[in-house]
Amino acid sequence: MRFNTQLIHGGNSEDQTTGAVSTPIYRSSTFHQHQLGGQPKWEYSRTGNPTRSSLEKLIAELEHGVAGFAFSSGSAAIHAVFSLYSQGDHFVVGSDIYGGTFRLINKVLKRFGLEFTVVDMQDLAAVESAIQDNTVAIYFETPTNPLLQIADIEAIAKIAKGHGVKTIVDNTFATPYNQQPLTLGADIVVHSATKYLGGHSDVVAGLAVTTDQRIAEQLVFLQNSIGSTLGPDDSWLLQRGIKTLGARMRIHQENADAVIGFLQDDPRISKIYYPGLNDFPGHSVAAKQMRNFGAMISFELKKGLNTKKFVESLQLIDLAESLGGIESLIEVPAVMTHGSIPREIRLKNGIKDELIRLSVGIEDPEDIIADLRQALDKLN
Ligand SMILES: Cc1ncc(COP(=O)(O)O)c(C=O)c1O
Ligand SMILES: N[C@@H](CCSC[C@H](N)C(=O)O)C(=O)O
Repeated sequence: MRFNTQLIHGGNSEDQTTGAVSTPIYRSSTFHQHQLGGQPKWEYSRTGNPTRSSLEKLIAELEHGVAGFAFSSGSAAIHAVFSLYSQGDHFVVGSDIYGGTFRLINKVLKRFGLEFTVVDMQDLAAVESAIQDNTVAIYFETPTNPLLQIADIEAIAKIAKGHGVKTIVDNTFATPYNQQPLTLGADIVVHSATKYLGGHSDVVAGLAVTTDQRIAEQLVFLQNSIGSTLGPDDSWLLQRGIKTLGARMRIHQENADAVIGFLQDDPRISKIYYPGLNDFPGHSVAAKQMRNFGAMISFELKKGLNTKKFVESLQLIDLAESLGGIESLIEVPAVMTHGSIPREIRLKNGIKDELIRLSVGIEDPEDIIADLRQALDKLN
Protein backbone atom coordinates (compact mmCIF):
# COMPACT_ATOMS: atom_id res chain seq x y z
CA MET A 1 0.00 0.00 0.00
CA ARG A 2 1.21 3.52 -0.75
CA PHE A 3 1.33 6.17 1.96
CA ASN A 4 -2.01 7.92 1.37
CA THR A 5 -3.84 4.61 1.02
CA GLN A 6 -2.17 3.38 4.19
CA LEU A 7 -3.40 6.47 6.07
CA ILE A 8 -6.94 5.39 5.33
CA HIS A 9 -6.72 1.60 5.33
CA GLY A 10 -3.88 0.98 7.80
CA GLY A 11 -4.31 -0.28 11.36
CA ASN A 12 -7.25 -2.57 12.01
CA SER A 13 -9.41 -0.35 9.86
CA GLU A 14 -12.22 -2.85 9.34
CA ASP A 15 -13.91 -4.46 12.32
CA GLN A 16 -13.76 -8.25 11.94
CA THR A 17 -16.89 -8.84 14.03
CA THR A 18 -19.33 -6.47 12.35
CA GLY A 19 -17.59 -5.26 9.20
CA ALA A 20 -17.79 -1.65 10.42
CA VAL A 21 -15.42 0.31 8.17
CA SER A 22 -14.52 2.74 10.94
CA THR A 23 -12.72 1.10 13.87
CA PRO A 24 -15.25 0.87 16.74
CA ILE A 25 -14.58 2.67 20.02
CA TYR A 26 -14.11 -0.10 22.58
CA ARG A 27 -15.10 1.94 25.61
CA SER A 28 -14.51 -0.84 28.13
CA SER A 29 -11.96 -0.76 30.93
CA THR A 30 -11.83 -4.55 31.21
CA PHE A 31 -12.61 -7.68 29.18
CA HIS A 32 -14.27 -10.98 30.07
CA GLN A 33 -11.78 -13.86 30.44
CA HIS A 34 -12.98 -17.30 29.33
CA GLN A 35 -10.68 -19.24 31.61
CA LEU A 36 -8.68 -18.54 34.73
CA GLY A 37 -4.98 -18.11 34.04
CA GLY A 38 -5.28 -18.17 30.26
CA GLN A 39 -3.56 -15.63 28.04
CA PRO A 40 -6.43 -13.48 26.79
CA LYS A 41 -5.72 -11.08 23.89
CA TRP A 42 -7.52 -8.31 25.76
CA GLU A 43 -7.56 -8.14 29.56
CA TYR A 44 -7.54 -4.53 30.78
CA SER A 45 -7.55 -1.30 28.76
CA ARG A 46 -4.34 0.16 30.17
CA THR A 47 -2.57 -3.02 29.07
CA GLY A 48 -4.26 -3.07 25.68
CA ASN A 49 -7.41 -1.78 24.03
CA PRO A 50 -8.60 -2.75 20.52
CA THR A 51 -9.22 0.88 19.44
CA ARG A 52 -5.81 2.00 20.70
CA SER A 53 -4.23 -1.06 19.17
CA SER A 54 -5.61 -0.15 15.73
CA LEU A 55 -4.04 3.30 16.02
CA GLU A 56 -0.74 1.80 17.26
CA LYS A 57 -0.64 -0.60 14.33
CA LEU A 58 -1.33 2.28 11.95
CA ILE A 59 1.44 4.56 13.24
CA ALA A 60 3.90 1.65 13.22
CA GLU A 61 3.05 1.07 9.54
CA LEU A 62 3.29 4.76 8.63
CA GLU A 63 6.69 5.19 10.32
CA HIS A 64 8.01 1.78 9.17
CA GLY A 65 8.58 0.44 12.68
CA VAL A 66 7.94 -2.92 14.28
CA ALA A 67 5.56 -1.53 16.92
CA GLY A 68 3.73 1.66 17.83
CA PHE A 69 2.58 2.97 21.21
CA ALA A 70 -0.08 5.55 22.00
CA PHE A 71 0.14 7.82 25.04
CA SER A 72 -1.98 10.47 26.70
CA SER A 73 0.26 13.26 25.32
CA GLY A 74 3.45 13.81 23.36
CA SER A 75 5.21 14.59 26.63
CA ALA A 76 4.01 11.25 28.05
CA ALA A 77 5.40 9.45 24.97
CA ILE A 78 8.77 11.18 25.40
CA HIS A 79 8.78 10.39 29.12
CA ALA A 80 8.07 6.70 28.41
CA VAL A 81 10.93 6.58 25.89
CA PHE A 82 13.40 8.12 28.36
CA SER A 83 12.14 5.59 30.93
CA LEU A 84 13.87 2.91 28.84
CA TYR A 85 17.07 4.19 30.44
CA SER A 86 18.54 4.30 33.93
CA GLN A 87 20.45 6.46 36.37
CA GLY A 88 23.90 7.28 35.01
CA ASP A 89 22.89 6.94 31.35
CA HIS A 90 23.96 9.89 29.21
CA PHE A 91 22.16 11.52 26.25
CA VAL A 92 23.26 13.94 23.58
CA VAL A 93 20.29 16.23 23.08
CA GLY A 94 19.51 18.94 20.52
CA SER A 95 19.83 22.55 21.69
CA ASP A 96 16.63 23.71 20.00
CA ILE A 97 13.75 21.65 21.38
CA TYR A 98 10.17 22.19 22.53
CA GLY A 99 10.11 24.07 25.87
CA GLY A 100 8.18 21.27 27.59
CA THR A 101 10.82 18.72 26.57
CA PHE A 102 13.50 21.05 27.96
CA ARG A 103 11.47 21.20 31.19
CA LEU A 104 11.02 17.40 31.30
CA ILE A 105 14.76 16.90 30.88
CA ASN A 106 15.90 19.56 33.31
CA LYS A 107 13.26 19.43 36.02
CA VAL A 108 12.29 15.75 35.97
CA LEU A 109 14.67 13.36 34.23
CA LYS A 110 17.84 14.87 35.72
CA ARG A 111 16.38 14.26 39.20
CA PHE A 112 16.30 10.56 38.32
CA GLY A 113 20.00 10.56 37.41
CA LEU A 114 19.83 10.76 33.61
CA GLU A 115 22.62 12.94 32.21
CA PHE A 116 22.47 15.26 29.21
CA THR A 117 24.86 17.17 26.97
CA VAL A 118 23.20 19.83 24.82
CA VAL A 119 24.51 20.15 21.28
CA ASP A 120 23.64 22.03 18.09
CA MET A 121 22.51 19.09 15.97
CA GLN A 122 23.44 20.93 12.76
CA ASP A 123 27.09 20.47 13.77
CA LEU A 124 27.90 16.80 13.17
CA ALA A 125 31.44 17.07 14.60
CA ALA A 126 30.00 18.51 17.82
CA VAL A 127 27.45 15.67 17.97
CA GLU A 128 30.17 13.05 17.68
CA SER A 129 32.50 14.67 20.18
CA ALA A 130 29.70 14.94 22.76
CA ILE A 131 29.36 11.14 22.87
CA GLN A 132 30.80 9.70 26.10
CA ASP A 133 31.41 6.18 27.39
CA ASN A 134 28.02 6.23 29.14
CA THR A 135 26.07 7.72 26.21
CA VAL A 136 23.02 5.63 25.35
CA ALA A 137 21.14 7.79 22.87
CA ILE A 138 21.03 10.95 20.78
CA TYR A 139 17.71 12.82 21.01
CA PHE A 140 16.61 15.62 18.71
CA GLU A 141 13.81 17.29 16.78
CA THR A 142 14.02 18.06 13.06
CA PRO A 143 12.69 20.51 12.02
CA THR A 144 13.05 21.96 15.50
CA ASN A 145 10.50 23.85 17.55
CA PRO A 146 10.63 26.85 17.12
CA LEU A 147 13.69 27.68 14.99
CA LEU A 148 13.01 25.08 12.25
CA GLN A 149 16.62 23.95 12.39
CA ILE A 150 17.38 20.83 10.38
CA ALA A 151 19.46 17.89 11.62
CA ASP A 152 20.81 15.32 9.18
CA ILE A 153 19.05 12.19 10.46
CA GLU A 154 21.00 9.72 8.33
CA ALA A 155 24.37 11.21 9.26
CA ILE A 156 23.55 11.39 12.98
CA ALA A 157 22.17 7.84 13.02
CA LYS A 158 25.41 6.67 11.35
CA ILE A 159 27.52 8.41 14.01
CA ALA A 160 25.28 6.93 16.71
CA LYS A 161 25.53 3.39 15.32
CA GLY A 162 29.30 3.73 15.12
CA HIS A 163 29.32 4.33 18.87
CA GLY A 164 26.65 1.75 19.68
CA VAL A 165 24.09 4.35 20.78
CA LYS A 166 20.46 4.82 19.75
CA THR A 167 18.93 7.65 17.73
CA ILE A 168 15.61 9.11 18.88
CA VAL A 169 13.82 11.66 16.68
CA ASP A 170 10.85 13.85 17.54
CA ASN A 171 9.05 13.89 14.18
CA THR A 172 6.18 16.16 15.26
CA PHE A 173 6.86 19.06 12.87
CA ALA A 174 7.49 16.92 9.78
CA THR A 175 4.98 14.07 10.31
CA PRO A 176 5.52 10.77 8.48
CA TYR A 177 4.04 12.48 5.40
CA ASN A 178 7.13 14.64 5.01
CA GLN A 179 9.81 12.56 6.73
CA GLN A 180 10.30 9.02 7.99
CA PRO A 181 13.28 8.97 10.38
CA LEU A 182 13.26 5.19 10.94
CA THR A 183 13.96 4.62 7.24
CA LEU A 184 16.98 6.93 7.62
CA GLY A 185 18.49 4.89 10.44
CA ALA A 186 16.81 6.24 13.59
CA ASP A 187 15.74 3.68 16.21
CA ILE A 188 12.80 5.45 17.83
CA VAL A 189 10.41 8.15 16.63
CA VAL A 190 8.19 10.16 18.95
CA HIS A 191 5.28 12.46 18.14
CA SER A 192 3.12 15.01 19.76
CA ALA A 193 0.11 13.64 17.86
CA THR A 194 -1.78 16.61 19.30
CA LYS A 195 -0.43 18.48 16.27
CA TYR A 196 -0.58 17.48 12.56
CA LEU A 197 -1.50 13.83 13.15
CA GLY A 198 -4.69 14.71 15.05
CA GLY A 199 -4.89 17.77 12.85
CA HIS A 200 -8.01 19.44 14.26
CA SER A 201 -6.85 20.84 17.63
CA ASP A 202 -9.30 18.57 19.42
CA VAL A 203 -7.11 15.87 20.96
CA VAL A 204 -3.98 15.72 23.12
CA ALA A 205 -2.00 12.56 22.35
CA GLY A 206 1.48 11.13 21.88
CA LEU A 207 2.95 8.29 19.84
CA ALA A 208 6.21 6.37 19.82
CA VAL A 209 7.42 3.89 17.19
CA THR A 210 10.54 1.77 17.10
CA THR A 211 12.35 -0.50 14.66
CA ASP A 212 14.03 -2.39 17.49
CA GLN A 213 12.17 -5.50 18.70
CA ARG A 214 13.88 -5.42 22.12
CA ILE A 215 12.95 -1.76 22.67
CA ALA A 216 9.41 -2.59 21.53
CA GLU A 217 9.14 -5.27 24.21
CA GLN A 218 10.44 -2.85 26.85
CA LEU A 219 7.96 -0.19 25.73
CA VAL A 220 5.08 -2.68 26.04
CA PHE A 221 6.15 -3.16 29.64
CA LEU A 222 6.75 0.56 30.35
CA GLN A 223 3.52 1.71 28.72
CA ASN A 224 1.56 -0.67 30.94
CA SER A 225 3.64 0.02 34.06
CA ILE A 226 3.69 3.83 33.83
CA GLY A 227 0.12 3.84 32.58
CA SER A 228 -0.01 7.12 30.62
CA THR A 229 -1.96 5.44 27.82
CA LEU A 230 -4.35 7.03 25.34
CA GLY A 231 -8.04 6.31 25.98
CA PRO A 232 -10.25 4.66 23.34
CA ASP A 233 -12.18 7.84 22.43
CA ASP A 234 -9.02 9.84 21.82
CA SER A 235 -7.46 6.88 20.00
CA TRP A 236 -10.41 6.84 17.63
CA LEU A 237 -10.30 10.62 17.16
CA LEU A 238 -6.59 10.46 16.38
CA GLN A 239 -6.99 7.64 13.88
CA ARG A 240 -9.83 9.58 12.25
CA GLY A 241 -7.54 12.62 12.00
CA ILE A 242 -4.66 10.61 10.53
CA LYS A 243 -6.87 9.41 7.66
CA THR A 244 -6.79 12.93 6.14
CA LEU A 245 -3.12 13.70 6.94
CA GLY A 246 -2.03 13.54 3.29
CA ALA A 247 -4.87 15.75 2.05
CA ARG A 248 -4.30 18.26 4.83
CA MET A 249 -0.52 18.34 4.40
CA ARG A 250 -0.87 19.14 0.69
CA ILE A 251 -3.03 22.19 1.47
CA HIS A 252 -0.86 23.21 4.46
CA GLN A 253 2.10 23.19 2.06
CA GLU A 254 0.38 25.21 -0.68
CA ASN A 255 -0.66 27.78 1.91
CA ALA A 256 2.78 27.89 3.55
CA ASP A 257 4.35 28.53 0.14
CA ALA A 258 1.95 31.43 -0.42
CA VAL A 259 2.59 32.87 3.06
CA ILE A 260 6.36 32.58 2.59
CA GLY A 261 6.04 34.53 -0.67
CA PHE A 262 4.12 37.27 1.15
CA LEU A 263 6.56 37.45 4.09
CA GLN A 264 9.57 37.57 1.76
CA ASP A 265 8.12 40.53 -0.11
CA ASP A 266 7.03 42.53 2.93
CA PRO A 267 9.65 45.06 4.08
CA ARG A 268 8.33 44.90 7.66
CA ILE A 269 9.63 41.32 8.06
CA SER A 270 13.32 41.23 8.99
CA LYS A 271 14.04 37.50 9.19
CA ILE A 272 12.30 34.27 8.17
CA TYR A 273 13.13 30.83 9.54
CA TYR A 274 11.93 28.25 7.02
CA PRO A 275 13.80 25.19 5.68
CA GLY A 276 12.30 25.67 2.22
CA LEU A 277 14.27 28.86 1.67
CA ASN A 278 17.37 28.31 -0.49
CA ASP A 279 19.58 30.34 1.84
CA PHE A 280 18.32 28.71 5.06
CA PRO A 281 21.20 26.81 6.71
CA GLY A 282 19.43 23.42 6.73
CA HIS A 283 17.88 23.73 3.28
CA SER A 284 19.92 21.12 1.40
CA VAL A 285 19.62 18.54 4.20
CA ALA A 286 15.87 19.19 4.43
CA ALA A 287 15.55 18.80 0.65
CA LYS A 288 17.37 15.47 0.91
CA GLN A 289 15.41 13.93 3.78
CA MET A 290 11.95 15.53 3.54
CA ARG A 291 9.23 15.19 0.92
CA ASN A 292 8.44 18.89 1.39
CA PHE A 293 9.28 21.56 3.93
CA GLY A 294 6.08 21.78 5.95
CA ALA A 295 3.90 24.62 7.12
CA MET A 296 5.66 25.87 10.24
CA ILE A 297 7.25 29.28 9.74
CA SER A 298 9.03 31.46 12.27
CA PHE A 299 9.87 35.10 11.64
CA GLU A 300 10.84 38.39 13.20
CA LEU A 301 9.53 41.88 12.56
CA LYS A 302 11.82 44.75 11.64
CA LYS A 303 13.44 46.39 14.67
CA GLY A 304 11.12 48.88 16.33
CA LEU A 305 7.89 47.18 15.24
CA ASN A 306 5.77 45.95 18.11
CA THR A 307 5.47 42.14 18.17
CA LYS A 308 2.81 42.15 20.90
CA LYS A 309 0.62 44.61 18.98
CA PHE A 310 1.07 42.56 15.79
CA VAL A 311 -0.04 39.22 17.25
CA GLU A 312 -2.88 40.84 19.19
CA SER A 313 -4.13 42.59 16.04
CA LEU A 314 -4.71 39.37 14.11
CA GLN A 315 -8.37 38.62 13.60
CA LEU A 316 -8.44 35.27 11.80
CA ILE A 317 -5.20 33.69 12.97
CA ASP A 318 -5.54 32.61 16.60
CA LEU A 319 -2.98 33.67 19.15
CA ALA A 320 -2.62 30.25 20.76
CA GLU A 321 -0.14 27.56 21.75
CA SER A 322 -0.04 24.37 19.65
CA LEU A 323 0.33 23.86 15.91
CA GLY A 324 -0.52 21.58 13.03
CA GLY A 325 -4.29 22.03 13.19
CA ILE A 326 -6.50 23.04 10.31
CA GLU A 327 -6.70 26.58 11.70
CA SER A 328 -3.75 28.95 11.51
CA LEU A 329 -2.19 29.60 14.91
CA ILE A 330 0.42 32.15 15.91
CA GLU A 331 2.48 32.47 19.06
CA VAL A 332 5.54 34.08 20.61
CA PRO A 333 7.75 31.21 21.89
CA ALA A 334 9.60 33.32 24.48
CA VAL A 335 6.34 34.04 26.28
CA MET A 336 4.32 30.96 25.38
CA THR A 337 5.63 27.55 24.22
CA HIS A 338 9.23 28.08 25.36
CA GLY A 339 8.51 30.16 28.45
CA SER A 340 9.85 27.35 30.64
CA ILE A 341 13.38 27.82 29.24
CA PRO A 342 15.39 30.39 31.25
CA ARG A 343 15.84 33.57 29.16
CA GLU A 344 19.65 33.41 28.97
CA ILE A 345 19.58 29.81 27.67
CA ARG A 346 16.80 30.67 25.25
CA LEU A 347 18.72 33.66 23.87
CA LYS A 348 21.93 31.62 23.65
CA ASN A 349 20.05 29.04 21.59
CA GLY A 350 18.75 31.74 19.24
CA ILE A 351 15.16 32.17 20.42
CA LYS A 352 14.81 35.96 20.60
CA ASP A 353 12.10 37.62 22.70
CA GLU A 354 10.50 38.89 19.48
CA LEU A 355 10.48 35.59 17.56
CA ILE A 356 7.03 34.79 16.15
CA ARG A 357 5.98 31.24 15.19
CA LEU A 358 3.18 30.68 12.70
CA SER A 359 1.42 27.39 12.04
CA VAL A 360 -0.15 27.87 8.64
CA GLY A 361 -3.60 26.29 8.51
CA ILE A 362 -5.71 25.14 5.59
CA GLU A 363 -7.99 28.17 5.30
CA ASP A 364 -8.01 30.02 1.95
CA PRO A 365 -4.47 31.41 1.71
CA GLU A 366 -5.75 34.84 0.63
CA ASP A 367 -7.51 35.17 3.99
CA ILE A 368 -4.41 34.16 5.98
CA ILE A 369 -2.30 36.67 4.07
CA ALA A 370 -4.94 39.42 4.33
CA ASP A 371 -4.97 38.94 8.10
CA LEU A 372 -1.18 39.12 8.35
CA ARG A 373 -1.21 42.26 6.15
CA GLN A 374 -3.90 44.09 8.14
CA ALA A 375 -2.08 43.35 11.43
CA LEU A 376 1.21 44.60 9.95
CA ASP A 377 -0.56 47.73 8.67
CA LYS A 378 -1.66 48.53 12.23
CA LEU A 379 2.02 48.87 13.22
CA ASN A 380 2.71 51.90 11.00
C1 LIG B 1 8.04 19.10 19.02
C2 LIG B 1 7.15 18.76 20.20
N1 LIG B 1 7.36 17.62 20.86
C3 LIG B 1 6.60 17.28 21.92
C4 LIG B 1 5.58 18.10 22.38
C5 LIG B 1 4.76 17.67 23.54
O1 LIG B 1 3.51 17.25 23.09
P1 LIG B 1 2.15 17.32 23.91
O2 LIG B 1 1.75 18.75 24.05
O3 LIG B 1 1.22 16.52 23.11
O4 LIG B 1 2.46 16.75 25.25
C6 LIG B 1 5.33 19.30 21.70
C7 LIG B 1 4.25 20.23 22.11
O5 LIG B 1 3.63 20.19 23.12
C8 LIG B 1 6.14 19.64 20.59
O6 LIG B 1 5.96 20.78 19.93
N1 LIG C 1 1.71 25.88 28.38
C1 LIG C 1 2.17 24.62 27.86
C2 LIG C 1 2.85 24.88 26.57
C3 LIG C 1 2.20 24.12 25.48
S1 LIG C 1 3.14 24.30 23.99
C4 LIG C 1 2.31 23.24 22.87
C5 LIG C 1 3.12 22.90 21.66
N2 LIG C 1 4.20 22.02 21.93
C6 LIG C 1 3.66 24.07 20.92
O1 LIG C 1 4.87 24.16 20.72
O2 LIG C 1 2.85 24.92 20.52
C7 LIG C 1 3.19 24.04 28.78
O3 LIG C 1 3.76 24.76 29.58
O4 LIG C 1 3.44 22.85 28.72
